[in-house]
Amino acid sequence: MAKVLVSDPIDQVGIEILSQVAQVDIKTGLPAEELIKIIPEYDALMLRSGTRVTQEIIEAGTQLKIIGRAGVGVDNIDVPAATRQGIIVVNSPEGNTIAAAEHTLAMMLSLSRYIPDANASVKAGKWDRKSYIGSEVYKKTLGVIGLGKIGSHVATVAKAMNMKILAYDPFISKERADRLGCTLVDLEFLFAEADYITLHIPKTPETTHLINAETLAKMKPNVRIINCARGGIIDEEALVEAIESGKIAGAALDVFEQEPLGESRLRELGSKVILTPHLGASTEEAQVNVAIDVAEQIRDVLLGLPARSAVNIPGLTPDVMEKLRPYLRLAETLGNLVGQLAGGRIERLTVKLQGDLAEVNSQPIVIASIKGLLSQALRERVNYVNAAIEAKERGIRIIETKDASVRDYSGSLYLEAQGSMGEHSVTGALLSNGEIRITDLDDFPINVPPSNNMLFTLHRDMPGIIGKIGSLLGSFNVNIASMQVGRKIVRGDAVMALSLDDPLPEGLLSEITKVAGIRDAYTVKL
Ligand SMILES: NC(=O)C1=CN([C@@H]2O[C@H](COP(=O)(O)OP(=O)(O)OC[C@H]3O[C@@H](n4cnc5c(N)ncnc54)[C@H](O)[C@@H]3O)[C@@H](O)[C@H]2O)C=CC1
Ligand SMILES: O=C(O)C(=O)COP(=O)(O)O
Repeated sequence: MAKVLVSDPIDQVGIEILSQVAQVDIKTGLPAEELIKIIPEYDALMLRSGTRVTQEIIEAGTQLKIIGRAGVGVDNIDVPAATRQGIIVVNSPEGNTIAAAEHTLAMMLSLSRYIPDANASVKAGKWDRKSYIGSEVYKKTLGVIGLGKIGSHVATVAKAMNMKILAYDPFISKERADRLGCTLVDLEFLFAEADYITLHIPKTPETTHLINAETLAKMKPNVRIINCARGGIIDEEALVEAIESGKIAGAALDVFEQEPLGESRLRELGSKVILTPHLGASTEEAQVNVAIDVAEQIRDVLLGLPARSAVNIPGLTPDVMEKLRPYLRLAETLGNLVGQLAGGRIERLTVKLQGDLAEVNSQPIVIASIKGLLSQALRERVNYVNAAIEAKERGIRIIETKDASVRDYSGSLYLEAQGSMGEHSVTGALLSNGEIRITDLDDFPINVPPSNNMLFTLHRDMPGIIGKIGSLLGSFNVNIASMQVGRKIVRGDAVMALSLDDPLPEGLLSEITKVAGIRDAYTVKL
């Protein structure tokens, strides 16, 4: 039975889903050394923001097939390392959107009305109505940096409170911003105009310390900043200084450069600062949503099914997978075949999508072709996640072309591989019942189904040669399931494609190449 490690607190509903297919071990708060020690036993890892999944942990996870992040941000996972190792990384892109947006709005209003401090003072026995004169958000300007899922919901609600919304997001269209009632602006304008600034972007090299001493200096003195996105987008030291010196009015932070927050001057800024311990996603509803979303994907992947929100399989959503499944099988088979024909070190793979196939999303088909190509060398280590990277690391040049005018079959796929042992090409198509046919080998027309054990020859088309090959195979007790000859001109060059019921015994291939008229012979296992 598969084993899943759950390394952060996850709602029970997720554990129940995982338990349908796996042994589930819940071990939260493990130090990194412990995690490295036990990770080799596990097929899947499910976590939240509390676990840092480093390259070292990933490399130790030799059985890992999937890492599931029960939430949005995958910045605590070394995704490139997982991708190299062929491990699918999935998240729950929408499960906690509302929770994080509502936390942001709660932070904005709490900051404006000093609710945390006023509450603490009443609980301490005081009745101080003078120290907590707040300000309204009504008719104020909110600058939203990152108008994605959470930023959009924040903007929509803030709009209903009669705030004016400026948004900065270079990847969002003006039409979308218009629909949300937001004005798209550049950062300089947003910094200069906003009374509140809220961050809803991922932490990337571009967004790290986006809020720093220089950008803080461009803001209004009354500005309040809310960060419920990621620690490190704000330079905390610069923020402390800006608040202390009165350059800005305050900040509400849910996320920090170091989590848990250690010793920090942020704790000493009184009612101007609100700090919460990364609670954005901590609602009952969000935790149920993300647990179901991610546990289902882990379960599916362990059952050999596709994941619906993998962050490291480009363009391969389950819908696409379902639609293209027969073509992906075709591409993998042809990739495997041409890889074995070209042999040894492959330098270049050309993938040509022909006929109706020229109209579909080619990326998954190219990836499937590469997966097939590398499957002899890498076996089960190559998959849809790492195929492209593995090809790149091996210096294999991938050329993709399309030709809608080829009409031999409604759609066909042509692969050509240049390897250390030569250049070969194959074409294949699907019959209406979904069966694969190899329709062309090195530009010779044939029509054979792929089979486990195949023999291909390049020979001179002359009487007796087929008989000789047949009797040679017979003398080694190899049964022929089907045989096809393809030629362009009579008595010219030709190819023979044989499907064999048995693998070719050692030594037989060299015997075949000795037959007069045989130029080359290849065995292939599909
Ligand atoms: N505090 C918490 O507990 C939670 C935090 N988050 C964090 O909130 C953030 C936003 O999450 P979602 O809205 O779900 O993500 P999303 O992917 O829907 O939106 C992110 C937006 O940021 C934009 N963006 C990317 N780079 C940018 C840049 N350099 N400048 C401006 N905009 C840029 C993108 O175009 C996108 O529209 C993420 O960092 C996520 O990890 C999410 C859930 C809970
Ligand atoms: O989903 C996210 O990106 C979050 O930051 C939520 O983090 P959490 O799952 O509560 O540790």
